[in-house]
Amino acid sequence: MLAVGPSLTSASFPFITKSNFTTILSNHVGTRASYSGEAMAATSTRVAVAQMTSVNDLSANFATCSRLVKEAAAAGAKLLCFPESFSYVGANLGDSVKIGEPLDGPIMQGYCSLARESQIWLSLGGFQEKGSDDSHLCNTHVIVDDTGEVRSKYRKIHLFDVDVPGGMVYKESSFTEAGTDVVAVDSPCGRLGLTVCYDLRFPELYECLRFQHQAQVLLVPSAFTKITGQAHWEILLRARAIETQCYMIAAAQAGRHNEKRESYGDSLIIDPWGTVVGRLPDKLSTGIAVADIDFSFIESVRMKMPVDKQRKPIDFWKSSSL
Ligand SMILES: O=C(O)CNC(=O)[C@H](CS)NC(=O)CCC(=O)C(=O)O
Repeated sequence: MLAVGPSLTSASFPFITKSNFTTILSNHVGTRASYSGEAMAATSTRVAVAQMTSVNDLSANFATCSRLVKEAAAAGAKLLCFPESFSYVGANLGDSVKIGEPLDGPIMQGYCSLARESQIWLSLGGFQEKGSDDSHLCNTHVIVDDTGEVRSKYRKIHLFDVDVPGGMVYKESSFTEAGTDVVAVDSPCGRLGLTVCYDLRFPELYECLRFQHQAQVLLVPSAFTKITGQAHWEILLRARAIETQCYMIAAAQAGRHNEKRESYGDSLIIDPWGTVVGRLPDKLSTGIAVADIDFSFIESVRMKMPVDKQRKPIDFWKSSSL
């Protein structure tokens, strides 16, 4: 299922993988001066975002992920972020429920081994975690550290029950239990805020991750529909980056999974000023892009435009209207 991508390179970033199937594109390089004034202090960490076309074959998807993990580690990334449903996309409604497993089951343990072998943190978004009964899953975003330990898990709060204009009707809640907990976790790439796909349309979750949980990097593993992705994906992601002053890492499923299903690619890494610093275009189905998380840049954006201190509680607006 690998597509040969066009040869996109960035003049400012000379690293290109050996594989002809993968293109790395990044514009965000170089470490800015240390904020605290310490000479040569490392203020940035490299991250990678993966794009893939998962299918209804657990071992084929695992093989693709395994290759991308090695590429990300070779590129010096400390964290690689996979899209929603990285391990499996069913061909028929309900197929994914049949392969649901707990986090200590063999599927997730296989991915933990990849993290351990390549000594890299993994964001494994949209894992089909077995739910509370045999007919339900949780759509779970799992963070695994570089020793292969599960560090954190977030269960998708907003389920995709949507009649896509000009497209299909989705009812994720028919086989998925919604989560309730907001989750952030520390990592070498900063404090990560965990979300999944359709959550992106609910800015209050991202606000909560930034202003109550002190997130610095917001993760949005996704499998957006072609129609909604073309219309909304980049705009929503850049808006979340700008309003939260966080990096966004949005890994996307891309291309055709089966005869019924196609996703909108365009995996993105966006900086806290809203600039796209890493991208995998929709037509490139499988690969990684890398960028540097620059902690001094986060500090500088937040210090110069201190929206955290200037925010007014919603009650203020209610009581003062009219
Ligand atoms: O079912 C699976 O295999 C994995 N889950 C998904 O693909 C989910 C639920 S169906 N998709 C989305 O949330 C798309 C959101 C979207 O496209 C938008 O917000 O516009």
